[in-house]
Amino acid sequence: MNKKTIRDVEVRGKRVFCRVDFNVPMEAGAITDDTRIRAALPTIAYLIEHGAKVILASHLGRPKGKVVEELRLDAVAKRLGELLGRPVVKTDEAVGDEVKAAVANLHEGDVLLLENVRFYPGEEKNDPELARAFAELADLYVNDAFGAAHRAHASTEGIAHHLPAVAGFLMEKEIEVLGKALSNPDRPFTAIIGGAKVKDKIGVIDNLLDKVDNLIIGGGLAYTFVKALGHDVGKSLLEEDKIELAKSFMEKAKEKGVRFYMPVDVVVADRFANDANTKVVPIDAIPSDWEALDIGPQTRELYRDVIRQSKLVVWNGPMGVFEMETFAHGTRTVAEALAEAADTYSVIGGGDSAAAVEKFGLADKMDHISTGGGASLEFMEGKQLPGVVALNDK
Ligand SMILES: Nc1ncnc2c1ncn2[C@@H]1O[C@H](COP(=O)(O)OP(=O)(O)O)[C@@H](O)[C@H]1O
Ligand SMILES: O=C(OP(=O)(O)O)[C@H](O)COP(=O)(O)O
Repeated sequence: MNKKTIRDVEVRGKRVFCRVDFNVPMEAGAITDDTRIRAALPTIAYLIEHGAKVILASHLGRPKGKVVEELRLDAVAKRLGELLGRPVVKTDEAVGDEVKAAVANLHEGDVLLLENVRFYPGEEKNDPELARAFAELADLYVNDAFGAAHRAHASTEGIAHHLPAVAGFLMEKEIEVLGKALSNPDRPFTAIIGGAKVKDKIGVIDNLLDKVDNLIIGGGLAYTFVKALGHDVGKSLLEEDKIELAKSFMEKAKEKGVRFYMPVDVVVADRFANDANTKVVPIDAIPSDWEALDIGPQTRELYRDVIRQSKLVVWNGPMGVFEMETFAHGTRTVAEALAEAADTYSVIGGGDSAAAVEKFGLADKMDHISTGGGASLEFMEGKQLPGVVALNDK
């Protein structure tokens, strides 16, 4: 990465405004997955050990510029304190007199967490006044919020114009791993694209066709490609207006010599339910009133073989409706194949794929699970991430 990191600057005695992505899933006020908090610990621990006065800032959810009580960061501060094994001071504001006083009280190695920055309308508008107010709290800006790096907001982008601005370790690792995957990949390089968000993933598929040796398609978005091949898809997920684009991708793959893998068989169901009637059918025989909710057994073996032979695999999006056990086999097979393939470097992006890997108990067998869904997709599309662009060059 050509951006400065916290290793390149002196942090001792400095007030450091560190933007993290503590946008964790919550249920009834409790954190259900603290992965994103743990992912920021190396940076926070480094700042503590090197005598910085640490001011952490994050968003949680989408409160749209208003105070939403359930989206306060108190539970996050508590969890962070437990993980660090030291107290974390939490303010009920992110700017203003209460915050200034709390910052003035910080000693070297102390940690303060500001309130949800999205309680302020200026955050998402990247308001220069709010950015300046954040900057006035600190001497140095550190961005470790990879998951929010595709957002040009006051605490992710605007503030970087007012202070020396460097990357944290999580940001550095994400950019390096994803960057290496795209610029200098170990081959064979395979991308597996699944899930349901056809529109969001079209740009990624287009960009990946310039880089990969194998492209595997699964999940709900496969059926737009199946339809493009001229097969009936019954009631399966279909984006009618993307059929022509799907055709053009298959042609591009042929031109580029990319092996394009599609399901050869699928599990169809007579309704969208775990206890639906199901059967396995060849891809050209989906009954008109059934819907395909998972890849079939032959496809699972085919995809497993491709994964085994790959040196690098980037995976985004489940192969079926894995939330229902009946349709989780395809996604589980891909996850297991990645876990077993010792010579294959595996990169997982996207909230649902990461959740699937976690659910199967295979998370620690993956080489890199990105903390950013949207951010990793935009990065793979070749887009510049504003939160990274704004940091100081090396
Ligand atoms: N065949 C399918 N039909 C309908 N939905 C599907 C199918 N396969 C996967 N899905 C759904 O796709 C969702 C995930 O899609 P997406 O958000 O694009 O993935 P990610 O979050 O990993 O990027 C899951 O909730 C899953 O149930
Ligand atoms: O959860 C996030 O994005 P993700 O679900 O795409 O990984 C980030 O915290 C960004 O949140 P946002 O999409 O509300 O800007």
